[in-house]
Amino acid sequence: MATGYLYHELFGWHDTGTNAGLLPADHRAGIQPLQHFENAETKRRIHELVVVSGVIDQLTRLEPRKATDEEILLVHTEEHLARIAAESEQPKGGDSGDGLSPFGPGGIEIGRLAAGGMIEATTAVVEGRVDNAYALIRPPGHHAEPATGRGFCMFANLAIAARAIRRTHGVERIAVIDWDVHHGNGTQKTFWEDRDTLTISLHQDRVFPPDSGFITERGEGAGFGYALNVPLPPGTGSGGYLSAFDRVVGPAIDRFRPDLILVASGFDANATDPLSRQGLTSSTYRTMTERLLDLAATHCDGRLAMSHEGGYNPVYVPFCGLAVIEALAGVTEPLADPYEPIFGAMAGLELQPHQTALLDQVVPLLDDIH
Ligand SMILES: O=C(CCC1CCCC1)NO
Ligand SMILES: [Zn+2]
Repeated sequence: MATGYLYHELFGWHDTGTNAGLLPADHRAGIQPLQHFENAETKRRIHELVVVSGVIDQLTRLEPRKATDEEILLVHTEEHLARIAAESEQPKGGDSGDGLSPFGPGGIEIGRLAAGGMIEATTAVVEGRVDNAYALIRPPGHHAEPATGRGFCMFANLAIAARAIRRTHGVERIAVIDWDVHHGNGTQKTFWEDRDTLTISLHQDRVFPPDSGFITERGEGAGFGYALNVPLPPGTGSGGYLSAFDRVVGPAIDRFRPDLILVASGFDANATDPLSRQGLTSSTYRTMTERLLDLAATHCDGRLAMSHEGGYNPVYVPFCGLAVIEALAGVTEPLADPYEPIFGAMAGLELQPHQTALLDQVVPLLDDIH
């Protein structure tokens, strides 16, 4: 199994400042300065664990490049690109659009590298240079909508790669699975009317954005039925996620018969994440990856590419990221996750009746996938 792996030190230099995780430090409001939740640490520590564990030796290293204006405009408006470019010229940089997503001077160049990195990873998979790939990129992308950045995201990295690979390689049916704990609103919005792009988002109900990700959001026009949302209750662990795979993700992909599977891979559904309340451990991320590898083998010669999104506990997220990359590479003796016995022992992580009740509402929607 040849697995492509893309990372660059510049991703660690995307500067989100000291907005105390979300809000600007302000002593009058009692907000103390602290590095932003979306900082380099977690991504850098995933990379270092991939190296120190030795898994790096089983990977095919891919190099990012900067996405062009033309590629970015496959998804985004001219106004959004122009605004990011203008703010990137400011002495202290700017914000991607919602005041929660800062970047430093010249930050657009790192944003281009993230989007271009996912294009390169996807292209390497489609051209068969690797069987599958993981793009460990930053800033993330799945909240970025055509007209604005949002939720720490500057450009819609995965959506741009999907449109780019369709244009350069004629890939038709693309299935996007978003297992980041937050709703993949940007990807959904981009492909809202597109029946050739199936978007499936597994997220914690209304954790962010609070106004999207409902079961009733199904797409529009030709795209109706090709947006699927699974708003899982807070506290959902491996039981709920794997049941969602059994009852929704697998059957939806079987009906859709994709030519390529893309994943918005955030690890913030992990049991220790500061920005959510789910209960996953590395073993579930490994199992979900294995399920997608099987589906990709069945439908599209194993073509599977992943775009890094969220995940904010620098201690534990590296083990979740390593588990996914080990699964992609078919590592036979994976590194034991020393935290699994601790974080996997919590009560309530098996499938719960209220989670089954939620999935019961989503399953009938698959009938509209043809
Ligand atoms: O990880 C993220 C960012 C979520 C935050 C954006 C503002 C509050 C929560 N999205 O996937
Ligand atoms: Zn997230």
